[in-house]
Amino acid sequence: MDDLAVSTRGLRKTYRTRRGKRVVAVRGLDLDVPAGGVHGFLGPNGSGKTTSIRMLLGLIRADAGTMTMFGRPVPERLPEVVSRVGAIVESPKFFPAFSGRKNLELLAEAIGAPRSRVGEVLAETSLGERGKDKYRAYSLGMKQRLAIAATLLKEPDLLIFDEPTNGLDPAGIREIRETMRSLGAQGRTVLVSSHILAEVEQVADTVSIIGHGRLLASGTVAEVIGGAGKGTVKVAIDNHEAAIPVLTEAGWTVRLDGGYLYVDGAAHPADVTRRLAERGMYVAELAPVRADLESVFLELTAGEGLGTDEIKPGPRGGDR
Ligand SMILES: Nc1ncnc2c1ncn2[C@@H]1O[C@H](COP(=O)(O)OP(=O)(O)OP(=O)(O)O)[C@@H](O)[C@H]1O
Repeated sequence: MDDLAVSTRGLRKTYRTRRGKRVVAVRGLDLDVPAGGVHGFLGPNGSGKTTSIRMLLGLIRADAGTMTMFGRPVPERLPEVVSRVGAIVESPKFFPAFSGRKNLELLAEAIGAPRSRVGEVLAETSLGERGKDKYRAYSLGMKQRLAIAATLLKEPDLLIFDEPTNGLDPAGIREIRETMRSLGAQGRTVLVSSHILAEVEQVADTVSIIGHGRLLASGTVAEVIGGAGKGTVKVAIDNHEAAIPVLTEAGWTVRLDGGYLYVDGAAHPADVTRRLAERGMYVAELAPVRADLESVFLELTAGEGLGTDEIKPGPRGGDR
């Protein structure tokens, strides 16, 4: 189907490390990326994001499963769609002594893109005037934006960025985020992987959350956040000891943190106030807690015993 830019079913990859240990990096991944807009591909370090992206791009072979890009099975029919796809998986090589513009002009020539595209892509990535400066004088954020500009030369419909903000300062992160947002708004599909959920939350139209090589949740940011962590209410009250049993009797879960009670499970915040008031206890402060992707992620992975702390990057090598 062409309304999906990317789709995978049962995708699987096992690495064998130099010491002969088997590492299942991707275990039956079902991923759907709608065409148009920014899709956040989220998961902690080592959850299989890079491996999945490399399989999609035909850089490594899957052990099992199927993948499509714009409805075409890949890697079999990758040549038909490759011109519609731009990706940054590793830092691309540019000539340090040449300007950003010169580097892009050389690339445009190499791939047969019109020279006029160079000015356009510099503008699209807000490099504009700085295109005249030497590459070696660029900040990390500018280098990363030049890499994005290079992928834009051939006007791809799908852009795949693997952790594009790694190592950038807050200003650099903001610039990349704005670039992604404007690319998505132009109707392109941006598939961006990240382990920093808060970063993607602000630009993604839809997200997929993976843990240990498997899909844990997907949908719009609102759907994913709404589905987990729903109905938590933060309560400030003088007498914690007396309030806790009253709230647990109502069937809610209560936890004390930083002087506040966090009450899970109440359908409406007002139910919490009412229940306490009935027992002559009055809240000093009450606020619904909006779950962010970070807490959603922890909630989703907790059941799997795969919290972020438990996943440590394994030994690397082999075919990487
Ligand atoms: N070439 C390789 N040989 C052996 N194991 C590997 C290789 N590449 C990745 N792995 C392991 O596979 C698992 C998934 O790694 P992958 O890089 O795909 O995850 P990721 O979500 O992209 O994480 P990161 O953000 O750290 O790159 C990890 O346990 C990793 O150590």
